[in-house]
Amino acid sequence: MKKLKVSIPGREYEILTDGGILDRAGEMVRKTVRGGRIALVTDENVMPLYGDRVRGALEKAGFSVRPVVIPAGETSKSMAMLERLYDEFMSFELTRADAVLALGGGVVGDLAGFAAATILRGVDFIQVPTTLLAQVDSSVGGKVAIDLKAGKNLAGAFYQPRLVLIDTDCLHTLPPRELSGGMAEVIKYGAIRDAALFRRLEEAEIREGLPAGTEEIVCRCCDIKREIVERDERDTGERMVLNFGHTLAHAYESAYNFEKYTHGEAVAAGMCRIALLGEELGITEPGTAKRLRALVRKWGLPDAIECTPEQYGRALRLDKKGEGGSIRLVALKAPGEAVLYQIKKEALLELLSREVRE
Ligand SMILES: NC(=O)c1ccc[n+]([C@@H]2O[C@H](COP(=O)([O-])OP(=O)(O)OC[C@H]3O[C@@H](n4cnc5c(N)ncnc54)[C@H](O)[C@@H]3O)[C@@H](O)[C@H]2O)c1
Ligand SMILES: O=C(O)C(=O)C[C@@H](O)[C@H](O)[C@H](O)COP(=O)(O)O
Ligand SMILES: [Zn+2]
Repeated sequence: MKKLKVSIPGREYEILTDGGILDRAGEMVRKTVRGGRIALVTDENVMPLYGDRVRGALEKAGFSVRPVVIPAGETSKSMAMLERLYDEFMSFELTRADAVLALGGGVVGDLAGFAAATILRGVDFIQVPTTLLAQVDSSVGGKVAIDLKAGKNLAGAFYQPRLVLIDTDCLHTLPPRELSGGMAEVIKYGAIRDAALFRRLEEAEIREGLPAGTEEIVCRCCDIKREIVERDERDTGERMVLNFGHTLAHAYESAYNFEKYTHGEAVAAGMCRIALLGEELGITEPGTAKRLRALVRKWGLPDAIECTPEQYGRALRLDKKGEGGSIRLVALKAPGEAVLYQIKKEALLELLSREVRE
């Protein structure tokens, strides 16, 4: 079992990674939760695959468990689903000694985490991520949120989990498209912080949608995120590099109603567009965009998505890295090194509206 410790003063927690760890969820959770009840939030695809196993493990450790099963997909990150969770938690008579456990992908984690952060002004929260994307990214670092009509992730909190349990065996049931989506965030980690990881992904053989040494790669991504979040939990500076490609990704996701592209696909295209733009601005080492494009294509991800200037403009206005008329653009210096670049939103929009030259 691999163990990482996230050290945020007063809210330290462990990330435990192991194949088959789901069956030991009860004993692990028992060490962190005082109370006797666990609201197990999951989705309709994950429940039949892993719900009973996790429920059984928790019950064996003496917990009373209430499964709350939501529809799969981004539309569940909504105010209506949040209200449903509150109702379920209250009818289960959850108290502050009890906990909410998210079993699923980033949608389940973001929604359940926000519900845990706000019900009774905060109850303990445990992440058990079952998608690659959630294992390498969304289960760590405490960003929890729902989407509003106005856009993506607009109501949320920074609310760290008390424990993260990563069972890499869950990846065996993940559809190929979801594996690719997770790989987009893995590529992001290489691109922003780890040139060796970036090269390793370039050279890796793909077996069943994954690179060799997946568990090690999952842990490396969590460790990169851990280090960044420990230094800037509240996203005021350094943490923004984790948002590489995301301003555009959020534009692409909402331009197609969150239906056509997964988050990971949108991130892949967003990163490629920003790498090209970085080269145009003279920030990014020439050739970087080409390498990034080859890498996302290798993992079956799109390197570009059509979007109108209006849709880009809207995303720039809503982006949390914006301040007045300016925004912090996350660009690459070279593969492995991200920089923040302050730019006027109008100037960025003008650059994005130009035809792409490869
Ligand atoms: N909080 C953060 O830091 C953060 C980081 C990255 C992404 N996100 C958010 O995460 C969301 C995307 O997460 P996602 O890609 O995990 O999507 P998701 O949660 O929608 O899961 C993708 C699909 O896989 C299914 N699934 C999950 N685990 C499975 C398994 N083991 N086997 C078979 N099917 C399985 C789900 O039911 C769903 O249909 C987006 O809303 C994004 O904004 C948040
Ligand atoms: O943890 C972070 O910080 C990230 O930016 C990780 C992103 O991969 C993730 O998609 C996050 O939800 C984006 O958040 P937002 O602040 O742009 O809403
Ligand atoms: Zn993301």
